[in-house]
Formats: sequence, structure tokens, C-alpha cells
Amino acid sequence: MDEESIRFQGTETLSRDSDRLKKTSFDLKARNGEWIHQDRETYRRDDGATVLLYNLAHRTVVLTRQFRLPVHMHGEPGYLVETVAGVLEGADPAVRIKEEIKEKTGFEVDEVRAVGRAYMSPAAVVELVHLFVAEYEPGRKAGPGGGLHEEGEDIEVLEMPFDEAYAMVERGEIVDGKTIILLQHARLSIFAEGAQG
Ligand SMILES: Nc1nc2c(ncn2[C@@H]2O[C@H](COP(=O)(O)OP(=O)(O)O[C@H]3O[C@H](CO)[C@@H](O)[C@H](O)[C@@H]3O)[C@@H](O)[C@H]2O)c(=O)[nH]1
Ligand SMILES: [Mg+2]
Repeated sequence: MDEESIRFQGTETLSRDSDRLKKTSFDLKARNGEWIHQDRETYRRDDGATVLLYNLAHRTVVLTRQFRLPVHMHGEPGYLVETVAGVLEGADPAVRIKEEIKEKTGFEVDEVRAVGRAYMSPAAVVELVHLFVAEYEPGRKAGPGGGLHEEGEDIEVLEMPFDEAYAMVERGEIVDGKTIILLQHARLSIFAEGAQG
């Protein structure tokens, strides 16, 4: 990332007593009957949903690329290639993810298929992510995509061959958990020889 792309304005340490970030002390009965004491900090986020958009005939997928601060803090540039995702804001996951598809990519799909649920960081983060796949039509765009500018989103839309995306997983260039899971699902169940999509 070039030096001019990020300007830090400051960092503050937030209270551990806030509703989202908590420290909990508890005793857990072990399998041998002993009680084990644990102190754990947890961070609560709204649940989320994510979807892999694919087209069988073209053998393509649609992914996004955006800046993720925690990844930058880990020492990488911080731009991650990911499946389309969003927080539920209290909505039904299948309904919410169809809206996110429009907001993020501009594509419009008729149906999404649920393929699983995942806690992406179960040691610390109280957040369940609902996983979907959906077939998109390359020509069927309802808007420009890119995310909601007013929410500070600046999202690049990447339409690419599935094989190129999968090669990025194998080369360690795609490092987002939900995205790896869905591309592996696609390899096994959508683009595999003899798969039905
Ligand atoms: N000010 C502020 N705004 C925030 C913060 N966190 C989130 N937001 C706002 O909430 C919006 C949430 O964006 P979404 O696109 O709905 O979700 P996401 O952050 O990309 O999260 C999705 O991907 C995550 C990573 O895999 C998932 O963890 C999550 O469940 C979801 O699927 C952001 O654009 C931003 O406006 C915060 O700490 N501060
Ligand atoms: Mg959203």
C-alpha cells in the first residue's frame, strides 16, 4: 500500500466494561468432574451473512476487495479479497444478503442457497456468519455497487474466473476465512466434475 493511502488520527483503549467488549470469569466443569476457572475477554458483533456469487456457464465468481484495519494492524497492507458480506442489522440472513449483493456489487439475484454457518473466531468473537451461494447473471446489474459511500465503504468489485480465485487461495493470497470456505465449497459442489451447481 502506498504511504499516502492511510493517515492515522489516533487510537484509544476502550473500556473493558462496555457492552460489546467484556471480560467474563466463570467455572467450567471438566470431563473428569473438576471445576476449571477461566477469565475470557469477548467482543460481540452483530451476526453476519456472506455469499459466493458464481456463474456456472461462464465459470466465474464475483468477489470484493476492501481495506480491513485489523489485517493492516497485523502487518499486511490490509486490502482483502472477500466474498460479499454484511452485518444482519436484525434482518433475516437470506433477505439481508440479497440486499448486500446489490449494495456491494450491483448484481441482482433471485435466490440464495444456505450452505452452512460459521463462528469465524470462536475464542473471542461473539458473531455467527451465515454462508450462502447464489448464481448471478453477468449482464444483470441493478446498480453500480461499491458499497454505501455514506457508511464509509469503498469496495472494489472483482469478477474473475473461478480457477483464478481458487489459485489465489492456494497461493495464500486470499486469506479471509469465509471466502476460503466458500471457494472450497464451490470447488467440491459447484464447479467439480459432475456437480450440479
Ligand atoms: N463507526 C463505526 N462503524 C462501523 C464499525 N464497525 C462497523 N461499522 C459500520 O458498519 C458497516 C458494516 O458493513 P457491512 O458491509 O454490513 O459488514 P462488514 O463490516 O463488511 O462485515 C461482514 O464481513 C465480516 C468479515 O468477514 C463479518 O465478520 C461480518 O459478519 C459481515 O459479514 C460498515 O461499513 C461501517 O459503516 C465501527 O467500529 N465503527
Ligand atoms: Mg451492511
